[in-house]
Amino acid sequence: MTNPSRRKTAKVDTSGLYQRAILESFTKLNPRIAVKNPVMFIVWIGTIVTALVTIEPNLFGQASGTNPRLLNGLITFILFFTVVFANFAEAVAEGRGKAQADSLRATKSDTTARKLLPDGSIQEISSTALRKDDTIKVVAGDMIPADGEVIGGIASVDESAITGESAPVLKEPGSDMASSVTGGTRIISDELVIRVTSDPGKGFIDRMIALVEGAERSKTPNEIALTVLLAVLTQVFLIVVVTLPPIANDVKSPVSVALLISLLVALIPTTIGGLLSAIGIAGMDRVAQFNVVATSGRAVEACGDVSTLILDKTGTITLGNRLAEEFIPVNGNSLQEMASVALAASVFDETPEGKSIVRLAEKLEATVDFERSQAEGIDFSAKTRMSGTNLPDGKEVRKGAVESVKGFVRSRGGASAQISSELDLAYERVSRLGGTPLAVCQNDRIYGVIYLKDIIKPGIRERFDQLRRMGVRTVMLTGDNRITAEVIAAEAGVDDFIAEATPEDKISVIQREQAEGKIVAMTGDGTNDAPALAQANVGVAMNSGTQAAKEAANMVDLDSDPTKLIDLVTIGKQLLITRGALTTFSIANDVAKYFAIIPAMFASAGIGGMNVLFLSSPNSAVLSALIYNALIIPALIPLALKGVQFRPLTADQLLQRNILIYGLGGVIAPFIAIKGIDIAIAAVGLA
Ligand SMILES: Nc1ncnc2c1ncn2[C@@H]1O[C@H](COP(=O)(O)OP(=O)(O)OP(=O)(O)O)[C@@H](O)[C@H]1O
Ligand SMILES: [K+]
Ligand SMILES: [Mg+2]
Repeated sequence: MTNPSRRKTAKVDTSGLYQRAILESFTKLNPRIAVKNPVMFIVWIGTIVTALVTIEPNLFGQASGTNPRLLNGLITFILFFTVVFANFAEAVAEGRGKAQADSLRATKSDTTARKLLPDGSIQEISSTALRKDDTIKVVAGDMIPADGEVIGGIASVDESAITGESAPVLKEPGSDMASSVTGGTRIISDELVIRVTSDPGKGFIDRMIALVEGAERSKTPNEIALTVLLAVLTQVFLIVVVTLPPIANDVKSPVSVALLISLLVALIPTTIGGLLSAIGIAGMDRVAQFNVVATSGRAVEACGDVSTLILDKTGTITLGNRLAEEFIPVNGNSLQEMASVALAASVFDETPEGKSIVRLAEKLEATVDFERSQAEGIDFSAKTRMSGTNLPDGKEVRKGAVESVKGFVRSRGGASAQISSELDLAYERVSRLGGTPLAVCQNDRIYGVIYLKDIIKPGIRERFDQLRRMGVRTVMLTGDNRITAEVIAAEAGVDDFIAEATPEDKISVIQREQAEGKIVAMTGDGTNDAPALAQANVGVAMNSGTQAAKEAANMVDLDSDPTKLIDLVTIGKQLLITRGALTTFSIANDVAKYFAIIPAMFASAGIGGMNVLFLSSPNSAVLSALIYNALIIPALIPLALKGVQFRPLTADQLLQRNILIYGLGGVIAPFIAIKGIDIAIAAVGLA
């Protein structure tokens, strides 16, 4: 697979991005900002010192050479731009986020809210005065002033400001999914009564703005570890360079301070030091381009470490619009009899499954012979795995997972003959097709099996193959029966599956994997997914999901596409690999720079044989190495922002590949480049 492709995103204005970044590159020279990047800060201090010896070449003792001022001046100039280039890399990466924040902020205007008082009257207040648990009313045309849960009314809402999706979304109370609204979206029909769920400045859009602006971009654990490693490496080279002068004096080749600083800057890992934060920011940006909001850089990075992926069956691995395909009557009942019981059991069922059962029954001309207003609907729950209706005459009709219905019939005193081999045959036939069988019963009698047909998403098998090659194990979790689960698992190519799973099973699977040291990712949307989303290392909530799920998760998918988890894992892995590759490249570069500068330093001692690059003059050697060292930073900005070419391989294979490409390339490339710059310098007669 190549880089995950871009999808539609909310419009971001990136004009002026580069001008702003250039400006920022200079404001970031402020020592208080610069000190946060230890490697580049050393370069910045070095620049100041070389500037001093440009002004006063004899500052640290008698200067030698023909024109020390010119050489020191050139070194100062190059070092200064090394720092500016690193700042530019970071500024460009940040700029994309800022542009996105600006377009988000445009949705956040201060509006008037209609607050509903306990006595039922309406008070008009500023939206910024709203508090959590206030009740408000919004009507067609209004901007919804705060995040909330719909508690009354039904209306369509335009959420394009957040999701970029222009189709309006229906909002109504009760149903888990459709009842949450986001401040900044617009109601386009009817009216809603909303209970506010966040204080001003703490809503979803506010969090997104803070996030993309980098206010909350704290360094991730991996980034901190690498920064420490780079700082240690810098210190080692600092010691090496400081101990050089006595040796140089011994061989009667005293070296100038400017040359020592040049050597130090060439050796310390400035390439990765300059690009490190840009790589991290770009990772978050790439997640944002996929229309996913991450609460922290840490969450994005955790995606790269994921070793177990927990996925739902219905709607994630399968298309999820499970529709009634066939009624299979059993126990001597006719198709007509079964259809009317199935219809009776589904008249109150608002799930897609329930509605499709009604449609199929009506196609078979089934009718109900009771007054709906007198009957009571029994909602489906993942715990009971059944739904149905209590009829006015006391009859109880149910439909649901076959095991659950068997249990129900037994509890109503059903004869064991009801649990017939005919029933089991129908159940197995549907399951072997990968379908979901629902048994239908009335009191103590089973009437038949409904075949709910679902199909596996096209291309999902290839994606699981890719994940496997990356060393990620996939586990499918489903409330469905074992046979169906097995059939779908085999067809989709997941590594493992858990059937007849209750919502609680999700959390225990995650805990079990984590106990084995695995990093676990999962998606979810319901309130009952919230604990599992919080427990998982990467929890991705669907934007269509409940507020509780969104709060527990560390990412929210604005498109509500559960398969995006696969893209996120890819983005996270790519982030880690990019960082690893550029670190390898940066350190490998040192070999060439070392061989360019050291011979130049000891030139007067007559050890020119060390000049393996045959550079034209000692001064040109130093300048060439430094110019290469500076230019490589902007040259690698596109790679840092885009990420290195990504292939689904295991960590070991990737390491080998990286060492080969970026390690070997990192040794060879600078030799060629430095030689080229040297020729150019000699040609213009600069040194
Ligand atoms: N509307 C419904 N009425 C009655 N029973 C249902 C209904 N929807 C699903 N079921 C039964 O309950 C079982 C569990 O449903 P649940 O939604 O928990 O899991 P699932 O959709 O099968 O799998 P997944 O967890 O992958 O979404 C289903 O397999 C089915 O047998
Ligand atoms: K360097
Ligand atoms: Mg489900």
